[in-house]
Amino acid sequence: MPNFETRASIASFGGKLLKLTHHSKTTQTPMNLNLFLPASAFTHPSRKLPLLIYLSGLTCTADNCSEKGFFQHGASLHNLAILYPDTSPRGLNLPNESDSWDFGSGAGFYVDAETDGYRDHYRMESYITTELPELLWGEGGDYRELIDGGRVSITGHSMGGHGALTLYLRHPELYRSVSAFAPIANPLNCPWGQKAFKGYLGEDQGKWREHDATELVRRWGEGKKGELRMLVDVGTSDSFASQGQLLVENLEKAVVGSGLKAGKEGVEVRYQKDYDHSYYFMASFADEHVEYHAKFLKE
Ligand SMILES: N[C@@H](CCC(=O)N[C@@H](CS)C(=O)NCC(=O)O)C(=O)O
Repeated sequence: MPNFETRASIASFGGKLLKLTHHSKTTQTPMNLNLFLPASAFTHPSRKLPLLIYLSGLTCTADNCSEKGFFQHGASLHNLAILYPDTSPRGLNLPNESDSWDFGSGAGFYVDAETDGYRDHYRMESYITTELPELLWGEGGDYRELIDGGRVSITGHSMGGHGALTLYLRHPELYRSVSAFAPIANPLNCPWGQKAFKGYLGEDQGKWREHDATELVRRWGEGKKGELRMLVDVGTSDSFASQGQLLVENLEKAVVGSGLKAGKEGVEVRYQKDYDHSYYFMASFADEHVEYHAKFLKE
């Protein structure tokens, strides 16, 4: 029995975008995800592919970026697979789950919740770091012949940028590199992060710090954990940045303060003139991010 049901197989940039569904043991719900396989998965199936995980932002499903992020273009050029997970479990009818767009459905924040009701289902960190790897490329994985689990990198947008940065910083053994588009970079200090962390982790801010990219970068520097492979882009006309929701500048200060190497081989934070928070911004830099990861994934 395969782990996933394939609901659709859509031709895209010479490869196929597979729309998959399964029942997750971690969230105890059905979960949808998309998996892009470049052409070589079909022409040379004995050659294993590196994989880039893309984590989406608030309100998104696995489809937003698959349809308009244009990552499949770069993935075809560099011969990578891309995994697009959903952003939360859905349809549980938990208290406050569907009342607002920045908490609950579509807003799982890539943490394992500890609060009543949520702790049994909203476990997106375990889902992304453990369950999906096991079911896709682990020993019993449906794509174990096609995907090389030793060559995985991670990227994401907004809430997904926070997810990519924190999962990389918390589990550096799993990923070769990280990049982020307009990430929620210091959730401890912004309204989106404070609301989510309170709702999923409770009142203890010590727990929040474990999921804050700026805090984790600072600790990385203090622990001298070595080279960070991190690229961050944010637009200068991003309305959520000007509302203080992203705080990328705090992440940048932590990088500089920690003496972490800047530039192409280390950490790079770029402010892209005139770009906003939307997928117009994402799509404009998707190729550059894929190329950035490809460099490490081909090593
Ligand atoms: N629903 C919010 C916007 C939320 C939003 O911009 N979400 C971003 C991620 S933080 C996104 O990717 N939205 C989906 C899309 O643009 O396709 C609003 O109405 O202001």
